[in-house]
Amino acid sequence: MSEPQVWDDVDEYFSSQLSPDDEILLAALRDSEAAGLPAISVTATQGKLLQLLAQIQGARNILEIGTLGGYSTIWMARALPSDGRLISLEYSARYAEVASRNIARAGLDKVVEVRVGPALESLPKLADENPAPFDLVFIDADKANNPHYVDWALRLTSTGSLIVVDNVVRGGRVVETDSDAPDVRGTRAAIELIGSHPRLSGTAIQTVGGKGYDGFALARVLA
Ligand SMILES: C[S@@+](CC[C@H](N)C(=O)[O-])C[C@H]1O[C@@H](n2cnc3c(N)ncnc32)[C@H](O)[C@@H]1O
Repeated sequence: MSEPQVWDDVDEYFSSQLSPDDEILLAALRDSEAAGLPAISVTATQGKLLQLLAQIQGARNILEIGTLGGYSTIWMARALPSDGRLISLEYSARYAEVASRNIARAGLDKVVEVRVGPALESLPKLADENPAPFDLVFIDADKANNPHYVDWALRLTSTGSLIVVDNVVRGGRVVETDSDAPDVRGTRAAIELIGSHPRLSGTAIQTVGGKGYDGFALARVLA
């Protein structure tokens, strides 16, 4: 058995025991695939981790940057109380439509709002609305803009909020100091911002299996 197969099997074992997809989540993945969306959602184990983090935060307000078909959105929104709110920002109107259908089927359309457009245009508009601080921000869009997203997340959160950045390993390329790839540069800049910012305390965890080598950065907002 090759190593990658072992890690896929381990991920499959954990998700089958701890975070099995139900019919709603499976349908979200199925309909996303049928609509031609790329298969780049978080895995079920990662979705469950996001849900647990939202619960640990006692989250009432969640911001997601990068909706795709709404798979991670559903995992997180299920942690919200009935009067909670999740705003998810998505560049593609077509993806947002697929996501909205998946979210409605999950019975979450009262708490989830998908906003279409480049996140760097949606975020200032959102800030102008003076929303309640977000308890959890999940950043999972174009990686080149990760430092800008962390910066916006800081403006839209308060002490004790949690910021999660997905895909920080980049298949190991995150350690390539001289890379000029925008995703690597953006990810490194976000990690370095988290590491150096006086109001952030962060770490990163590497993940393997399901979708290959990857990882999350997590940062708690300090006073
Ligand atoms: C990795 S996918 C999100 C996966 C989703 N969070 C999940 O796990 O189910 C990244 C998404 O970010 C969107 N995206 C890319 N650039 C964006 C931008 N500038 N503003 C908003 N969304 C963007 C893409 O269209 C894509 O749907």
